[in-house]
Amino acid sequence: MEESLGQKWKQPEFALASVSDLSLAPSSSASPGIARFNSDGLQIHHQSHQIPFNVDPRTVQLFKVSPVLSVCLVEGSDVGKKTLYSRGVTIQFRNDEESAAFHCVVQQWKKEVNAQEGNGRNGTITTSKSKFDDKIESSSSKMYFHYYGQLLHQQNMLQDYVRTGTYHAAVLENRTDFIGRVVVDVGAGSGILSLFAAQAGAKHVYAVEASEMAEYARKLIAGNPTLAQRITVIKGKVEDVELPEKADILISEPMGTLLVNERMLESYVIARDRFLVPAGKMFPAVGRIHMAPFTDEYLFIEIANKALFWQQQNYYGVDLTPLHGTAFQGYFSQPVVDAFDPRLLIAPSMFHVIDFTKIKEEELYEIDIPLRFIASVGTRVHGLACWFDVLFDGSTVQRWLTTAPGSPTTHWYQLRCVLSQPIYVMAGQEITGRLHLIAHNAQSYTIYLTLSAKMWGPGAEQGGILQTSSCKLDLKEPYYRMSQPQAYALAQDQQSQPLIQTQDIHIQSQDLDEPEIVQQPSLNSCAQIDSLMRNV
Ligand SMILES: C[S@@+](CC[C@H](N)C(=O)[O-])C[C@H]1O[C@@H](n2cnc3c(N)ncnc32)[C@H](O)[C@@H]1O
Repeated sequence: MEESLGQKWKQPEFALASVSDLSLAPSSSASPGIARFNSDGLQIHHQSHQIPFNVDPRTVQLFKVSPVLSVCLVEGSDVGKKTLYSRGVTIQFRNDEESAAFHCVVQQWKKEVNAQEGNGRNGTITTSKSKFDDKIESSSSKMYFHYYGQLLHQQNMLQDYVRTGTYHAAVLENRTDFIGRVVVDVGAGSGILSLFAAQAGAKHVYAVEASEMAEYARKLIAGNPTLAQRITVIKGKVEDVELPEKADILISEPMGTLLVNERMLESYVIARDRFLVPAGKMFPAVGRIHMAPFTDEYLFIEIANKALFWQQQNYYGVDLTPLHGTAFQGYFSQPVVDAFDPRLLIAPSMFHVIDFTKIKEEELYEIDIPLRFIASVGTRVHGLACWFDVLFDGSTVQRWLTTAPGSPTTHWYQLRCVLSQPIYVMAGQEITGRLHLIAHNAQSYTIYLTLSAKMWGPGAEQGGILQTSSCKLDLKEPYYRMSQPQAYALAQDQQSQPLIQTQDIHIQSQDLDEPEIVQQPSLNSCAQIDSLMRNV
């Protein structure tokens, strides 16, 4: 079979026992014919017709009706979900071997034409339902890409100078990773990271962007002509597009609140598996979620007070109290996004590592983090504070982008999960627990948090748990708290030194350097307000 196919492909001509045009009466049109492949496509000659049947590889559909009989249809237009065919012929082969060879040649020919069309650095898009559509609700992704399709939201990210400045520094300080290399920008947005990669000497950058922002990216890139010839913008999801070549390096900004919100890390990992050469680089390569218990009496009272409305027994003559409990729990199910004073942390932080170069996409569906802290002060613990950083593991310079409290503020701020039942601890007491994140199809996570304070003093050796408090939160529905960091030291019972970064407990042994921060002006307040909406 292989040999006869090879021979046929070199001299692609098939004598046909009979051909009949489906648009004519069968008895009048059936006659012997020839199928010929040439540079213009496939022509099926019909002895009784002067005009051959011309077939375009992109639109032809070939169906086998019996071992020697096939139907060849040419697609016309689409009406609704139905495809209409503009013309068709039935082909009778002389034997089943020739029939099989013809089918193989047509398949091969279609494949080659598709590959050639993708070769012009344009990329192609598959039309089948993608992995993205399988796991994400369409209403969520529609809103998500609508949001990112607007220039004001891209501007907001560009105006986060800590973020964009760190990317710029990380790329340009590591030119050796980019010079002469093929780069894929995963979720290119305005195209800014593609432009940075081109500035650093990339041979070619494929900027893949699913939202309407792809058009603006084209415009922005075209307006920078010295870089534009080395950048191709491809509109589509990284899960769907085909690229004409493999990438030596991926660049992306896929981080959401708590690192994982938006579930774009999964797209980054899919892009790695689809496009990156073995041992290719990823910018960033690693992310860490940092966590520490905090005390914040003001925040707790603020949230609890929101539900006071429902304690009215005479609201226009109506008793609202039956809904107080539900409203109270509802407010505590919202993680709080704001910039807080690191002195609110009551124990050294710990972190959980996500290695983008190694993690499997499915491992991001459920993230389970055991917690263990030693309280530095005696106080009420109101919950768990979280932030993240990512590492640009360049060959020349390693650089961290951090969103830690006390560091220059980014548009991600920090995140706090507040317990509706605070727990009490003494200095030196162990706090254990679990942070369990479960992905949902609205591009976010349900957060399950449990914190426990172990027995202290007499009886501790029995290891009994004194108090446990749990909460369930939706990362998709945060409470954006628009306050500035406040001086809490006097008002609240805690130590005065920040407890972050340098005292991390390493729960996974990783040889990672500590954050190095680009000092840039922090966000202006308008950008801050707008940026909070990034958590779509
Ligand atoms: C956080 S923005 C970053 C934009 C730009 N890279 C930057 O740094 O300014 C993420 C971008 O990725 C795009 N995006 C998210 N998921 C995607 C996917 N699966 N395929 C293609 N683009 C995606 C979004 O539309 C958005 O523009």
